[in-house]
Amino acid sequence: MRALKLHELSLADRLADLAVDALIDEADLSPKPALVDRRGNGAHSDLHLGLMHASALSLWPMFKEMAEAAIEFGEVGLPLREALGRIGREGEQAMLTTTNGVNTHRGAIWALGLLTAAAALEPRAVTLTAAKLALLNDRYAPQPVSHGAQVAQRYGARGAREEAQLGFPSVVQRGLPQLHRSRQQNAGEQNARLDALLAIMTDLADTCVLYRAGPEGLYAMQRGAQAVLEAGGSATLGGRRQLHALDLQLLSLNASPGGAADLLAACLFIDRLDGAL
Ligand SMILES: CC(C)(COP(=O)(O)OP(=O)(O)OC[C@H]1O[C@@H](n2cnc3c(N)ncnc32)[C@H](O[C@H]2O[C@H](COP(=O)(O)OP(=O)(O)OP(=O)(O)O)[C@@H](O)[C@H]2O)[C@@H]1O)[C@@H](O)C(=O)NCCC(=O)NCCS
Ligand SMILES: Nc1ncnc2[nH]cnc12
Repeated sequence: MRALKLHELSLADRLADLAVDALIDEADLSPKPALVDRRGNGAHSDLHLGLMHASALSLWPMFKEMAEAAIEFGEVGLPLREALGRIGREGEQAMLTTTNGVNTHRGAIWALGLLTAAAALEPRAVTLTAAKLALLNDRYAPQPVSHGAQVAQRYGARGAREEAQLGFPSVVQRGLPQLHRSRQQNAGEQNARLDALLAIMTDLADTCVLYRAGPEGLYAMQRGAQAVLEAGGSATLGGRRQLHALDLQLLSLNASPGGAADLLAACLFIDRLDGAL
């Protein structure tokens, strides 16, 4: 059989590949504090690595459809935003069917969905375009009492919606610069990705952590991530000790930084866009 050449794939195919690759690489990255990885289930009783992979793969048609919608509408506007909302809700259903009802990637559908559509529209201004899409109000979006909505009401925290509306500052200002810095310091690719995750965790209002462990859990996450980076990062012995301590502390608080994990996937996606399109 003739091998498929990369340039024979459509733009939408390639963007969907990049999004799913980013999700699988995020899941595989180890050791992540209190998250599902190659070692185990972290602070989750209903998740495991195989489920994260299956969930990521189930989202491929959704990412492709989002990119196609962006190409078809051709501009940021309510028609595209509402098409993405519909496609995203169908993607959530596909995810829940695959995982038997477990929420593996809701935040990733939101962040990577917007970024995939934005990359199809404006590859040179991806986060800005994603932010413009996120600022539009989808009239058909249901208003469930989500965990994010509950902690927004309780603590006034800004969650996934605001992160996107602000152009993903955790990714642009924290994750990506740290990824590049750690690579330049020859930390090794896996350590550079861990450092990027930690940089995101230093400042994020992760609503998963807030819901499960309150402000005490959020403070432990931010402070602990900072301590790893201050000790030299994941590639150093001192950093590894701090990372191990952070893992144990978050596990004891049942605090899983699922939002930070989604944003690491967003960071890996943006990092790979250059040169891939
Ligand atoms: C606008 C939406 C993002 C909805 O936002 P909202 O905050 O109302 O909803 P949540 O259901 O809480 O989902 C937000 C998910 O985003 C991730 N996240 C958390 N904090 C941040 C942050 N500061 N910045 C960015 N992203 C963040 C996080 O996802 C991960 O955690 C999931 C597990 O969370 P949870 O269900 O709370 O799980 P557990 O604690 O494990 O539950 P229990 O076991 O205790 O029951 C995991 O899936 C990760 O992905 C938040 O969960 C948007 O989602 C929306 O409007 N959706 C509707 C469809 C749509 O329009 N889609 C968009 C198309 S472009
Ligand atoms: N690796 C992971 N573990 C737990 N929740 C997540 N949400 C997204 N990625 C995750």
